[in-house]
Amino acid sequence: MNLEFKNITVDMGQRRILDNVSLRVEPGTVTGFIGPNGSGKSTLLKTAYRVQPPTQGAVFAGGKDVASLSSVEAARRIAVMAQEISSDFPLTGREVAMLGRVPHQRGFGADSPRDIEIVETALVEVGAQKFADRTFSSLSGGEKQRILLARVLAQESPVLILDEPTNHADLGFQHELLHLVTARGGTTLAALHDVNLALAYCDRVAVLQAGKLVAHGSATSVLVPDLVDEVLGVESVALDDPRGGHTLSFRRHTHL
Ligand SMILES: Nc1ncnc2c1ncn2[C@@H]1O[C@H](COP(=O)(O)OP(=O)(O)OP(=O)(O)O)[C@@H](O)[C@H]1O
Repeated sequence: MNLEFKNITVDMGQRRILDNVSLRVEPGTVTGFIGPNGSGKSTLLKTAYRVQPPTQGAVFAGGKDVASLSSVEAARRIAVMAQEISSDFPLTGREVAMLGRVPHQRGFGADSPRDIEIVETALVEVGAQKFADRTFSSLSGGEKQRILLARVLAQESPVLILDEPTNHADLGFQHELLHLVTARGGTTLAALHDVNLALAYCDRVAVLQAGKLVAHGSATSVLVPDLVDEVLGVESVALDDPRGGHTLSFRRHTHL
């Protein structure tokens, strides 16, 4: 399923947070959103999952304006792993993962054998079985993230939105997580700070700066030293990766 941001402008009070951003994400591709703190990445993603209605413009998922969808229809199209994690659930990890099945259930019926099987498979896939029966609030940041990943995988939505998914993840889990979400073959949008993770896992990269889309293209064509220096203010050199593409090696900051 494709996702299209059409002329998205978001104003908050007197401030323009996003300025006429248009971007089409093709089905089955992985797009990384890169940009400095406060550049508008989360706000743009929020317009797609309807937490932030745009002041102007619209977001289309599979050709349908997301604003016109019921919440169940929206959740069947788009799954979200958001940045802020509320820990106040009086639920176990397994029960939080099961919330991913809610858009597929009718009324408040019991979980079907299929729902249970999908959630168990997701918990195994993300390596969360060992702590799935503990209360969610007692889990570490990384453990919570594994449960939330199981939840979005169990949701089986064609579009997956991840807002800084690697926040609490150790190095191994950062790669495991991005491998899991990209290998599922869906349409994936992820706000990332780590440029080398974007180079490793994203087909496309969109760069935001002060609410404007300043670059969009293949990850290797966009994430080059000049752009990274201009937008993120860090010098780097591109090193050929023998497995294809390149990585960026950052220099120690010398201006301080
Ligand atoms: N509810 C809000 N009220 C006022 N300003 C807001 C609100 N939400 C976001 N902003 C502002 O909008 C701008 C963009 O924020 P956003 O969270 O989209 O940036 P970001 O690129 O995701 O940043 P980060 O990398 O720090 O997570 C910031 O200046 C932020 O302070």
